[in-house]
Amino acid sequence: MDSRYEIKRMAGGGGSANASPALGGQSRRRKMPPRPADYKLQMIIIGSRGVGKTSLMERFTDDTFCEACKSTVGVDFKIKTVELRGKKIRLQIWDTAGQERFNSITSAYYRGAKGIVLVYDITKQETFDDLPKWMKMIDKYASEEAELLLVGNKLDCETDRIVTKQTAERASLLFQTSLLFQASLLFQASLLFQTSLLFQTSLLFQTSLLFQTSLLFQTSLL
Ligand SMILES: Nc1nc2c(ncn2[C@@H]2O[C@H](COP(=O)(O)OP(=O)(O)OP(=O)(O)O)[C@@H](O)[C@H]2O)c(=O)[nH]1
Repeated sequence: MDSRYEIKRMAGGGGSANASPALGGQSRRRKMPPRPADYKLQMIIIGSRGVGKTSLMERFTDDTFCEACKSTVGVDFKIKTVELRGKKIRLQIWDTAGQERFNSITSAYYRGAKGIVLVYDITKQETFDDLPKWMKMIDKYASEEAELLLVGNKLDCETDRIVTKQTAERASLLFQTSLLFQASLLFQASLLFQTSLLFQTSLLFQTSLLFQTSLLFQTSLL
């Protein structure tokens, strides 16, 4: 899913009637401006401190992994353009601080989000126990139309797992999930696919084919 769009036009040489006489029939290349996005969507990544929100954003946008990420202060964002069903979608991804003291700053970014990714760490019970607190934030600040994606991260640390898949499934139901989606996302490609799926549903929603879903999946960003 390459975001860049480039048309290379060969002039002259091939006997084109439009070839510039000044170039003496030599071939030349002209870069066209990128095709504008058909849709612009904002998504926000929330969850407790250290669950891997920044890592998720970095993995999704740049396919990189930071072993020792600095804790996010306030908010940060990155842009990624994806193509779905021939439509170009520009995603603005907001990465928020997990520390509670930043809630007054981060809450301002919920409203415009079409997709909310709520992350917990499968090896840290407290990050799972915090989910109702994050759901309250969503209820209070987010749009009712926003899609919710629940992500259990650090699947590569299976031996240290505390939060079972069944427990997470129950929580997902509690959060009014209409479609449950689970996967092991050891590879970026599947992460990309499934994150795109979230926005596919948002896109459907936007085109007023009412189709709401919440998804649960578990990842490793290593
Ligand atoms: N083993 C493993 N470590 C991960 C994974 N994802 C993130 N980490 C590590 O977890 C730590 C915290 O990751 P961050 O992405 O900074 O977490 P965050 O949720 O953005 O943290 P705050 O900004 O403090 O809220 C870092 O040391 C990452 O390298 C994963 O899938 N597996």
